[in-house]
Amino acid sequence: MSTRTYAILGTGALGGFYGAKLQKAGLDVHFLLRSDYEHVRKHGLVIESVDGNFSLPQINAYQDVKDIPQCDVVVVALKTTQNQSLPKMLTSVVKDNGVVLVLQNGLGLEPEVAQIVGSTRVMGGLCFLCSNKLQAGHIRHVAYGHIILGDYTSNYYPAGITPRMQQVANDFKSAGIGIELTEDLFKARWQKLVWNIPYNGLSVILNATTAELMANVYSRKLVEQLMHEVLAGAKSCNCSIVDSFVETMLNYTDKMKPYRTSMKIDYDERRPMEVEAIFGNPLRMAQAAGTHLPQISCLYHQLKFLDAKLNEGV
Ligand SMILES: NC(=O)c1ccc[n+]([C@@H]2O[C@H](COP(=O)([O-])OP(=O)(O)OC[C@H]3O[C@@H](n4cnc5c(N)ncnc54)[C@H](OP(=O)(O)O)[C@@H]3O)[C@@H](O)[C@H]2O)c1
Ligand SMILES: CC(C)(CO)[C@@H](O)C(=O)[O-]
Repeated sequence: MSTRTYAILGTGALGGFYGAKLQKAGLDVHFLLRSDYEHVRKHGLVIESVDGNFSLPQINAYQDVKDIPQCDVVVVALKTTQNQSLPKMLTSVVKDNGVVLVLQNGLGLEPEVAQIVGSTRVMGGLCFLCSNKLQAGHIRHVAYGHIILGDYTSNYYPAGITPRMQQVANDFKSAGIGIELTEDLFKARWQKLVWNIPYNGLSVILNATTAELMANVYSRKLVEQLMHEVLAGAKSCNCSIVDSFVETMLNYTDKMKPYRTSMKIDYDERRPMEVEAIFGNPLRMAQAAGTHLPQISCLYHQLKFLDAKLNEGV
């Protein structure tokens, strides 16, 4: 049994799900909560999952990160819109020889964390997960769940497969979570954006599920064009993704059950959307490399408009 200790910063749809699986497998897990703290401290977590339901009546729940003991692996599972809290959170919770594992969607998140804890203490993971928090402490996992895990070095230079990646992967595997290791986290993040940029963005702008976007010839075309533009953005940053990856992502989505993306759920629930991490950062990286991505830029500006209206409470 692994003796590594885990802190989960953000016990929501993703952090609650993976953290609960790790605890169920016998690992020592510490959960940071905000609005759900009182409920979860008293009643624990309930996980409804396509892989089997379970509950954890008691978990190590914390309201203040300073009360969490220093951990070997600190999982960042907040929405990226809350990342301004990370400088305060991370410094006290990660052991000197520990690592921060960023499981959020988007690009350019590890460099931000590296600014706080140093570039030798950061890893990233791309989560292929469909999970929602239904209410305090109650999470519904509806599909998938595997993670592509990569180590981070300054400027996303490919890190290879490191021993600590294998250790974390073994813990996750022991909890029944599928793990693939990548030598190139930067590429894995761009590849995930091939899905997140078109579907997250268009689901909000066109008020549609993934199935609706795929069924209509015009929106399907837009999805495909946006996917190719993500490939162009990646290429401008010296990251080569084969053209056939677009077809792979289209087929992947054709096979999915109709899905309301996380950005659409945030918009419908009037919560801030992860526009900067998923759109702004890749656009700025491509721009810095001299490449303009007009369709992604158009989506970005539309989403910023809607996000600002949410902020104003309109
Ligand atoms: N859900 C998925 O299936 C999925 C799949 C792939 C990737 N992702 C990515 O994973 C990340 C997390 O998404 P999610 O769906 O898990 O979001 P979520 O359900 O909103 O969970 C985030 C949790 O963080 C908590 N939180 C926020 N600020 C906090 C603070 N200062 N202190 C303590 N807790 C705090 C929130 O608590 P409150 O209730 O108080 O707001 C919430 O419970 C995002 O980047 C998302 O894109 C999610
Ligand atoms: C792409 C996805 C719907 C399933 O892999 C999920 O990972 C997400 O919302 O990013």
